[in-house]
Amino acid sequence: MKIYLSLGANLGNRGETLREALRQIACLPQTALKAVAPFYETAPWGNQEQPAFINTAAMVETELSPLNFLHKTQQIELDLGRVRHEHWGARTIDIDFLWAEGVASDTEELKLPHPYLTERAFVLLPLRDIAPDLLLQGRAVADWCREEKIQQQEIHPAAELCEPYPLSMIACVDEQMGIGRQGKLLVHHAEDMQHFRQETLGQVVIMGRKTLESLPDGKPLRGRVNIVLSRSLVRDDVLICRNLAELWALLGRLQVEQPRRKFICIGGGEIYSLLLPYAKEIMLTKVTGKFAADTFFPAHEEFFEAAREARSGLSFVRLWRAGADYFSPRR
Ligand SMILES: Nc1ncnc2c1ncn2[C@@H]1O[C@H](COP(=O)(O)OP(=O)(O)OP(=O)(O)O)[C@@H](O)[C@H]1O
Ligand SMILES: Nc1nc2c(c(=O)[nH]1)N=C(CO)CN2
Repeated sequence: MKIYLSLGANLGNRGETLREALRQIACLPQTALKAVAPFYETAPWGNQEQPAFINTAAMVETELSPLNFLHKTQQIELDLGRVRHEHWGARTIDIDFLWAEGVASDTEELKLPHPYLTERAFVLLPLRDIAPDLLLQGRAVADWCREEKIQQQEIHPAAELCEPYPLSMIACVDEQMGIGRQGKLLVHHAEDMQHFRQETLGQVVIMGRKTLESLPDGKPLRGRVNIVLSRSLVRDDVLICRNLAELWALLGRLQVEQPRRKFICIGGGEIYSLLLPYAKEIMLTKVTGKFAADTFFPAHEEFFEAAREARSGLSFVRLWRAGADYFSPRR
C-alpha cells in the first residue's frame, strides 16, 4: 500500500532530525521508502508563537497495516526525542499521515485522509514535488497548490540536504579491505588515479585532515570543492567543518547553489567510518594482493554490488545501499 507522509520539525537540528526519521522509516520491516520531497522552511501555522519549521513529504510502500505503520512512526517520533506535546505547538519531529491508498478512517487514533490536508502550504507544496497528480477530493495536488489561501502562506526552499543518504564514497582497497599504511596509499595505479579523477572532478570531496596532508604537496584537489572535517585544522585553501552539524549545514548551502553536484567522501579510515551511515553509494577499486595495511575501509554489509567492471587487472565495483533507491526531485 502507498502511504504519503508529511514530516516537520522546529526544534533542535531540524534538518538532520528529519533525515534521521526518513532513514528509520526506510528501515521499517516490509516497507520501502520510495520518494522524498525537497525540504522547505515554513512559517508556523496555527500557533504562530513558535520557531519556523522545516517540512517535507515522503511516500512509502508498505505491507504493514496503516495502524501498525502509524505505531511504528510514533515510536520513531519518541526515539528522536519528541517530548513536549501541545496541539499545534513546537516539536522536535512530527510525522503525519496524509493519505493512504484506498483507506478512509475517522477514528481518534487515525484520521485519513488527514483533516487539514488541503489547508496547509507546508503539506501541499512538498507533496506536489512527489505527487502532483494525486487526487484529493477529486482535485490534483498541483491544483490545490494554486488556491489563494495556499499561495499566501510563507514557505521557501530550505538550504538543507533533503536526501536521507546524501553521500558517496570512493576508495581503493586490497583483498583485506586495506586502504593505507603509515599515512600513504597502498599502491599507486595509473588506471585507478584516472578513475578517481573522473569520478570526483567537478564534485564536492570530503576528507579528513590526514588525507588532505597526504595529497600531492598537501594541497587541495584542483577542480573540486574540498571540504575537510577537522576539529583543529586552520588554513584558508579548503572549507573546514568542525563537526557533522557544520558539515550538513555547509552541504545544504552547496546543494542550493548547484543542485547536481555529488558529495564524495575520499577518506581516510576514520572519516569513512564516521560518514558511512549517511552514504548511499560506494565506489571501490579492488586490487589483487595483500599489502599489510594499517587502515581499513569499514564493514558495509548493508550495501550490495550494483555494477562491476574489470580493467587493467583492477576491479571497479559500485555498491549501493539496500533500500536507498528512493526518488528525490531536484529543484
Ligand atoms: N492522519 C494522522 N496522522 C498522524 N496522527 C494522527 C492522524 N490521525 C489521527 N492521529 C492521531 O493524532 C495524534 C497526534 O496528534 P498530533 O498532536 O501530532 O497532532 P498535531 O500534529 O499537533 O496536529 P495535526 O495533526 O493537525 O498536525 C496521535 O494520537 C494520532 O493517533
Ligand atoms: N509551518 C508549520 N506549522 C505547523 C506545523 C508544521 O509542520 N509546519 N505543524 C504543526 C503541528 O501540527 C503546527 N504548525
